[in-house]
Amino acid sequence: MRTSIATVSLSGSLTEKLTAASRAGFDGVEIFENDLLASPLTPEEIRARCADLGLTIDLYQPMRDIEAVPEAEFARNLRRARHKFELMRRLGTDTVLVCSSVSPLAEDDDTLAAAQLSQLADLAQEFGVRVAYEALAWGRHVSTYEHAWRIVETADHPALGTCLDSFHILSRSSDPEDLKGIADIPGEKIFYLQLADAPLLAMDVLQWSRHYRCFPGQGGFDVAGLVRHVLSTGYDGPLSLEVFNDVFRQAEAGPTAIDAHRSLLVLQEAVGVLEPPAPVVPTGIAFAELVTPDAEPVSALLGALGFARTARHRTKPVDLWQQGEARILVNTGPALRRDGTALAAIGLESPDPEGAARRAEALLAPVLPRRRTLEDAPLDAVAAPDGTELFFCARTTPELPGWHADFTDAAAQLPAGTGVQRIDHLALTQPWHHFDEATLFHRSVLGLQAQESVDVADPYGLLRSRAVTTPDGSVRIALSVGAAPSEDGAHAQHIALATEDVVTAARGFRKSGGQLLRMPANYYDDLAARFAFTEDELATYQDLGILYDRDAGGEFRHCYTRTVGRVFFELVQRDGDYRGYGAQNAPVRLAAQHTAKGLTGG
Ligand SMILES: O=C(O)c1ccc(O)c(O)c1
Ligand SMILES: [Mg+2]
Repeated sequence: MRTSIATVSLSGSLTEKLTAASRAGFDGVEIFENDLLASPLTPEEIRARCADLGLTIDLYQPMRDIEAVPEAEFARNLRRARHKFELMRRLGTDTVLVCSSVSPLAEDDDTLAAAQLSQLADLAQEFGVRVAYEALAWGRHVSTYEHAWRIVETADHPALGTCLDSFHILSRSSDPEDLKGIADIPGEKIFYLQLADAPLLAMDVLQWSRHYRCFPGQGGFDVAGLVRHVLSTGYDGPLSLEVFNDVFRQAEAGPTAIDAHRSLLVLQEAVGVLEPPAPVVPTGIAFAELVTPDAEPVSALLGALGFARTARHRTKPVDLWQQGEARILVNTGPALRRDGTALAAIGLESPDPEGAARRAEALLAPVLPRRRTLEDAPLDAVAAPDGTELFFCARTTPELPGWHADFTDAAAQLPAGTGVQRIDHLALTQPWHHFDEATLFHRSVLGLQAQESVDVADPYGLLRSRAVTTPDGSVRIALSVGAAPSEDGAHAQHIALATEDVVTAARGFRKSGGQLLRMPANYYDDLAARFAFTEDELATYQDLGILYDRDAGGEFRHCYTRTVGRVFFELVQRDGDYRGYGAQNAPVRLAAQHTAKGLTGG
């Protein structure tokens, strides 16, 4: 289907918005009046620019407070409309959006509304323009799509139809029963379809709409369900994104437009009108790769954690450290040195690496040059929105040439270690404006499932955190973001290592010279109040800095190493079917990390 985006959804000047929309692959745009008013380009120049960029202007918007008003007021409205219809002729666009009136002058009179909209449509017709009437969820008298449609039906004018906007519809009701009326509207009377998602917030609907809309698949609405109803009417206009969002207004237009277009590709897949390569769900974490300017502190940390350096890459300054099924690559390649030690890449075990890369590419993920030398196994890789490189690796079975064919000595004897079995999860801090994008990316491109978003208090901010996982937990990635843009781009990332016995692992780590993050006594006092631990257990946990959490499924014990560069490690013991990440304890851990930073000056 044709795709379109409202200029209000992107940051920058009108020209920047149009360029970003075109580059991301949109077919058209809705021009928001303010963007035109603020542009130095004439309407003819805007028209030409759009044509050069391969964009149609699908909608001009909005006209406000038109209908069901006293005669004198309506005469003024028609005068204003004539002016705008002339403008639209110059722009070369034929559909105008009229949103339901919020004016105190408007009367609760459907007959009057229909009659005046019909007069407006008469005038529009003279200019070859169609009027699409949309119910704002906060409209004074018309606030539902059914009501707007009844008025359009009453007016019965060929140049008057309705505009459906998923936000206005789904913010009022998520009951599928309430959407059934859509199927009764003849498709040719739906002049336009605007799409936006939103997080499920309990707040004033106007504020919700103007500040928190997001792209389909990034919020809590069933946008695909609504689109299915609309398509069942025979609607064949564009799928058009109209997103008012404080973050997107500020973020760079180019990446936002790509994120936006990805959301429409995924939506079209969900409703069955597009068939990109199928998702290939990863089956495990093959490796995590750290880049560092100085291998020494990282090697010391990994050694104390019980990892052994088992191999070296044939052609690159990359070491493989291993314990159980946990594999960590340490890369000191000068080309990769950035801001100190960082988690730069993740190897995802995939049943079909090429298929995974094909899907990623179809969903607009930047495909990275394959890392390959003469004797290397080629690896398909894409970049996540935060820049993390994601490698799709064949499962390390004998039949498939695995990623570690690139390494020598892969069969070296492993030492006993501290009981680390595998990587439990990876935690990546996202740039402040990439959180919604990151969730959609990991869900749609990697086929992971997003869990609930949780807020975590940090002494110097509030973090939002959301995990994306496979159903069996073989891949867990925790994405988090600060509430506001941060000067400090070097946010912490961490690698959580799974063990069946965190006390033994922590003791082994410390015995080998590792330093565990200390937690305050008040925390253990609170644990004693909440749970029936013995004094010995509590003393052990306090000594090792072990934190505790429990949910309906099971228990969680975890502790932390000091941070090297941007990276620290966590040792975790999951018992039963515990599904979380100890979010309950995160404020205490974050405060302890701030304290530790102060103490060590780093
Ligand atoms: O918030 C608004 O005023 C507004 C304007 C035009 C729209 O299409 C819309 O959905 C909302
Ligand atoms: Mg709208």
